[in-house]
Amino acid sequence: MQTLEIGGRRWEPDIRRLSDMRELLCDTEWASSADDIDLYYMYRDLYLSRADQNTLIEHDLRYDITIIPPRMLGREYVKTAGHYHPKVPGTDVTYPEVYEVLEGEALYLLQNEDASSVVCIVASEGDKIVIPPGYGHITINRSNRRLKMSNFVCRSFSSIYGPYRDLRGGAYYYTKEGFVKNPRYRDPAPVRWLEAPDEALLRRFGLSRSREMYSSLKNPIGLEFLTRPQDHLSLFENILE
Ligand SMILES: O=P(O)(O)OC[C@H]1O[C@](O)(CO)[C@@H](O)[C@@H]1O
Repeated sequence: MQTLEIGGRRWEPDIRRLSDMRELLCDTEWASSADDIDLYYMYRDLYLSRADQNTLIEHDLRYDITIIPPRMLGREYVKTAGHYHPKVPGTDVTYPEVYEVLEGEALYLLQNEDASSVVCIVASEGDKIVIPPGYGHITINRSNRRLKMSNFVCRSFSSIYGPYRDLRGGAYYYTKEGFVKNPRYRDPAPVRWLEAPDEALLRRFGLSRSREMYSSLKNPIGLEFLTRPQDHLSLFENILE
C-alpha cells in the first residue's frame, strides 16, 4: 500500500503515525492507550516528468499526494495533524495552499489563529479547496472509503504546528455526533459549513472541477497566487463566504 507509482517512478511516503498525534485528539483516554498505528501517507514533491520537476522548482512549487484510510480514533474521525503557514517574508500575508480531492470525500476544517472564523468545507472527487492566507487547516476523513487528495503549495516554507499542538488540536473535533468543541479554546466562532467552490470561483484561480489540478503546471504563472499571494489578494476576497 505504501509505495505509489506515478510517472513511471515509485514514491515512498512520509507516514504520520498515531504516536505523532496522540496529544491532538478528542478522545484522550483512547489516545493514551491505543497501540501505535499508521494514520496517513504523505507523498511529497511528486512529478510526472523531469520537465515538470524543473517547472515546480523554477516556480517554487511543490505537488503532494496524501492518502488517509478511513478509521476512528476513539470517538473522533481520522484527520491530519493541522498546521498554519508562515508569512511570505517581508509581508503580512501567510502562504495559501490548494487541495484537490482525487478519491473519496473530505472535510476541510479551516480556522484563523484566534479561531474567530472557523469554516468546514465538504469536498468530493474533483473539488478544489483553496486555503486562503490567514487560515490553518485540518483534513478529516469521515467516510468509510480512503481519501486521496493532492495539493500545490509553495515549496520554500515549513509549516507551523505549535498553535495546534499547544491547544491539543483544532477548535473543534469531528465525531459521530458531529463537531464537538475543543475545551482548550475559550470562545471559538461556531463552525460555518460551506460548499466546495463552484466553477465561477474556481475560474478565478485558473481551476475547474472537471480538470485535474496537476495540469495547471502547463501554465505555472497561474499558480503564482500560491507563492506571491501578496500580489493576488483580490483573488481571495470572500472565498469563505
Ligand atoms: O502536516 P499535516 O498537518 O499532517 O498535514 C499534512 C498535509 O499537509 C501537506 O504537508 C501540505 O500542506 C501535505 O503533504 C499533507 O496533505
